[in-house]
Amino acid sequence: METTMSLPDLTAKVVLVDIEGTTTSISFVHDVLFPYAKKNAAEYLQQTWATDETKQIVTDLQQYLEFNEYVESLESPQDETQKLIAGFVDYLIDKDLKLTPLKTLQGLIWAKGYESGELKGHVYEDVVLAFETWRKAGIQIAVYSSGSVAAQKLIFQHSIAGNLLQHLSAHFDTHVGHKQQSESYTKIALSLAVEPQHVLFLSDVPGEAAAARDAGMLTILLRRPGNAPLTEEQQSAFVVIDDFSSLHAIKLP
Ligand SMILES: CSCCC(=O)C(=O)COP(=O)(O)O
Ligand SMILES: [Mg+2]
Repeated sequence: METTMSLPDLTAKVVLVDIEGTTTSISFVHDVLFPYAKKNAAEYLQQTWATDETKQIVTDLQQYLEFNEYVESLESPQDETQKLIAGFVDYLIDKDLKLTPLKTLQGLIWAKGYESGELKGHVYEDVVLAFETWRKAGIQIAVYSSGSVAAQKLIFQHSIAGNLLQHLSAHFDTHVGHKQQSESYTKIALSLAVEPQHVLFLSDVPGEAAAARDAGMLTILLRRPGNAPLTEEQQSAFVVIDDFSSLHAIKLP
């Protein structure tokens, strides 16, 4: 579907940003954050095994069909639950399955890395100026990511460009729903108390943009280095930009 929206005519009350592949490089998530979580998961589980938070994550993880698939895939049964869950976490990270309890656990593990200074959140240079420009224009900025709300706040609080949290007014993760379901975007617009047509959603994933569009939101795809290539059809169905610099002219409706 040919998109008629021209960038200079863009108006929005809220810009809703995805993280991986949009504000932040895919390589930072896959080559830094995920390996960090894998390396530290077993120790984190061992240290916090008796806490209610970890007990809830362990209970929730075992509800998924993927848990049964993982157990059945093991050559020799693992009878120690703690080691079984640690192995399942590795399995899920390797497959990049964005299960909500996994994302909660990853956020808790990353918190220690950010607090120690070992982790610094990647954001593209153009993101900071765009955030400042939109905020000066009275436009709110919200985040919708598969990463937990806690992980979202950490990546922006401890970013390589300093603390960017002051620009962000709301955070949504998969507790609101799956990112490729239009109902999730309807719920986000309701939560923001903004009409969907006054929300501009920026993402790297066409399926997410399609779901947001079905919910009535404006959508633009980001083509960042390392992002999955877009098909001709996807490029004709959505406005595609390489960075946020072409979005400085956004105005309130
Ligand atoms: C919040 S930083 C970690 C992001 C993450 O875990 C992830 O799976 C990224 O998914 P997104 O929906 O932001 O593309
Ligand atoms: Mg993404």
